Amino acid sequence: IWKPRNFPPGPWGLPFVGSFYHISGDYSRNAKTLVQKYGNIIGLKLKGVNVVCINGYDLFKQVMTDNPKCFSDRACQLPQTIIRGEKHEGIVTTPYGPQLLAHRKLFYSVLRNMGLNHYSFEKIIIEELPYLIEELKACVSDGKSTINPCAVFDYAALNVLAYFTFGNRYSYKDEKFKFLLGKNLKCFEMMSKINTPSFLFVSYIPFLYKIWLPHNARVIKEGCRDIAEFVESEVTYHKASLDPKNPRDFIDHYLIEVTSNHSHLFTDSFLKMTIMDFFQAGTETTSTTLKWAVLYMVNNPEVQEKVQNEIDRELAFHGMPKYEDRLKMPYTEATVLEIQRKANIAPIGLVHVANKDTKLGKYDIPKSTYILPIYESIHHSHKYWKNPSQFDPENFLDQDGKVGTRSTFMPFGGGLRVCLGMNIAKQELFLFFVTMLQHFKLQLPPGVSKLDEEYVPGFTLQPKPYEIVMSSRF
Ligand code: HEM
Repeated sequence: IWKPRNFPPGPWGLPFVGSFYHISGDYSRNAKTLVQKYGNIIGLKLKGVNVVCINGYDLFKQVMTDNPKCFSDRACQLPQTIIRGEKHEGIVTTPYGPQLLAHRKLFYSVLRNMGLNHYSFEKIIIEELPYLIEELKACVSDGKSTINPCAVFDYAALNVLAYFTFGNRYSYKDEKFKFLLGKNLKCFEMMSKINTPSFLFVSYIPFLYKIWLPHNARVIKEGCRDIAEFVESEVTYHKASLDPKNPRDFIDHYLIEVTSNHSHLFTDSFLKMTIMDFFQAGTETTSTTLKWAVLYMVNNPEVQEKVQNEIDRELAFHGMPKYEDRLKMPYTEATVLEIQRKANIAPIGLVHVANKDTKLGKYDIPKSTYILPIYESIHHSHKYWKNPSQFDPENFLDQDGKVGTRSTFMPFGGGLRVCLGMNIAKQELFLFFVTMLQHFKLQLPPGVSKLDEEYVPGFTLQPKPYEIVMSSRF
């Protein structure tokens, strides 16, 4: 219960669980209620840990930009132990230090290398586009009047990462691929539902989790074990067929590092967790954004029409888009950014942790305090956007109709832990979105005036399931 001296103000909690019920669940809404009472910086105790929620750009800037090193560790609690085991390996949870930096550097260098050698990353995404179109076409022609095209985005997003990691894409009908995707999405879904009372109980009894777990946590544990086995079989295959002079993909580059001078930083088990991090962090986030894209296009037909006019003008109907096309399609690029702003899919991103005693504003922040950035407080605030509750691509266009940069737009987080896949995700979102609207018209089902824009709260914010009418444009 007890908070440190000069800690930010906030509600008192209950013994053991602290303010758990004040904040967890729908983080954005719950934080909004607390802001009205305590102000933009709120101090809480959650299960014995010091937690500070930050709201508004000034505090984000202090954490992400002014003092990033201080706030660049990660939280490691029982959910992470269930996913990763006791050692908490993998990029997402590793503390800021040589091992994290070496892995981030390797990731970027593989991306660059793929560009220099046989394959640029953009080419991987562009190769996926015909399959995306084919699968969406199958949705149109299966005779139903309304459809839900969302699953296609899960396939496409995972396939791009599979190519980067394993060196090959999968057919959407491949049983192995469906298995990997299914397990991945199930684990992600269950992570949003893990904090049940029985899970709280387990987290207070040391080692109990080794013999018993509640249902949701068990599903995550079993799902992660299955994904890990899948990844392990790929690593074994790569070891057997590795040609160090001709690395094919991320695994090959990693195996070469394992045998290099820095091998203590690169290990087989860290590789396995890192690949699982790519799939967990990079599939659902990208596909959820595209699911919101469909919903906003259906609800805003005038925006859809403007985007399609720009696509038709610049790509002459049949051309495959390239990422550089965004430079001549400012309205389309602004629309993609607006989808990310409005959907705000990662409401608290990933927790940042203070790695030493420090200050935030006038308050003392002890080492190991968790910082929860409430992204809604910048993405949906009247302070930074003209009409934040409306869907309006003009939010990102300057007076000359060009796309301007906005420091209050942070869908990929910030500081030294900014999303590792940001550049991949930006390319995927633009190319998948343009391809979809180039080929298909998205409309409301007959008799429906608007799709529900309310989200389902969770680790990421999902749109409620919907049906639309989708027709081929040519
Ligand atoms: C629209 C898609 C995506 C969104 C909205 C998104 C968002 C985020 C956010 C908010 C964070 C936390 C940043 C912070 O702590 O400040 C993050 C971290 C991360 N993301 Fe993404 N992400 C996306 C796609 C991807 C993709 C495609 C990958 C593929 C590799 C990826 C890999 C990661 C990793 C590994 C981290 C942890 C980085 C670290 O802890 O150092 N993400 N992402």
